[in-house]
Amino acid sequence: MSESPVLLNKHEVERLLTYDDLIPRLESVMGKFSKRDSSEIIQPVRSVVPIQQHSGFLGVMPAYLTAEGILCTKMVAFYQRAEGSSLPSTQATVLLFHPEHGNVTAIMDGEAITAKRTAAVSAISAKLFKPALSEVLCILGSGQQARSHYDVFTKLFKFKEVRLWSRRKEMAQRFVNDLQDPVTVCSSVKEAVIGADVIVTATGASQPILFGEWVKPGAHIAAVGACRPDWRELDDVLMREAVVYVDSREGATAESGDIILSGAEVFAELGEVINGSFPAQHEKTTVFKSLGMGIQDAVSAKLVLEKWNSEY
Ligand SMILES: NC(=O)C1=CN([C@@H]2O[C@H](COP(=O)(O)OP(=O)(O)OC[C@H]3O[C@@H](n4cnc5c(N)ncnc54)[C@H](O)[C@@H]3O)[C@@H](O)[C@H]2O)C=CC1
Ligand SMILES: O=C(O)C1=NCCCC1
Repeated sequence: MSESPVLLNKHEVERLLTYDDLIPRLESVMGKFSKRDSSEIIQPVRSVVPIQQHSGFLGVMPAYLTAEGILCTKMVAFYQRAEGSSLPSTQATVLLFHPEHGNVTAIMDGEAITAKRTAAVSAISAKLFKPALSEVLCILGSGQQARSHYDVFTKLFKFKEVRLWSRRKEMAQRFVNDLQDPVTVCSSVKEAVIGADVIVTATGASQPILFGEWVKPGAHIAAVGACRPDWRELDDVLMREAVVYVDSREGATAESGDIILSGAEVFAELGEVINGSFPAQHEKTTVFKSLGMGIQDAVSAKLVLEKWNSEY
């Protein structure tokens, strides 16, 4: 009989998963992924079931990292919520399996993993692609991803000013009231992004909200929302003028409305830059289009379990 799986709730996962541990593991696994060695990493493009009646989707994200012995899947439900809804738009659970025996070894909350690993990957993109002098950070959106991006970007980089825009100003105000350091709440996307060096888009928008004509030449954009083939956050001008990096070429081609509908060319994967096979063109305007990957959840979950095991 196999042992019962370890059960870890959101609070535990949040406590155990630190950016300092997570970032090097994500850099390493994304570099490996971009080598496309199927004896090392197997990660199909996410399967997505539409939940049409409720404007939602259920995504299943399996991954197997052979050398590390990590067999994992995340199940993530994500929704387009009406303005004013208090329900979370993204909820997830992560399962770790014993690769040899097939039993489940851990079941853990996936919301904290999703928030932290997505923000950590965006921070890796900013490390590589942001302009040498980056003084102004702008975040569009005030939800879970906006918060995790604020946390890791202000932890890793020194900005003179941080700006926030949200479609409901009171939500932006609530976000800012929770923080120690000053953040400017802006009334429009244009006001928030003009002159910004680094821009994070973390909204549930399905039409463009960020327009190339407002973006400072050389800025870096980490684009986290619009994860469906017919959803947009960025307009055609921005997509076509920027150098576009992605987490996975297959994922981007299947799921990113910003890439598919603009016809923008993907220059490289983040992992290809980490491996040194493509350059980081940080002197140009750059977009990192993030869709999320099962391997990111897998290394995060393994880290959480290792930390938990070390305490007990
Ligand atoms: N790239 C990745 O790996 C991941 C992407 N996501 C995506 O990131 C986005 C944000 O996710 P969460 O922070 O978890 O959601 P959330 O519900 O916590 O926050 C969503 C934010 O977007 C705003 N928003 C919603 N609809 C909008 C619209 N039409 N125009 C402008 N703003 C709008 C809301 O006011 C809120 O500030 C979603 O699109 C989600 O699907 C989420 C997890 C991982
Ligand atoms: O990678 C993830 O997790 C997600 N990606 C896009 C939409 C929601 C969750």
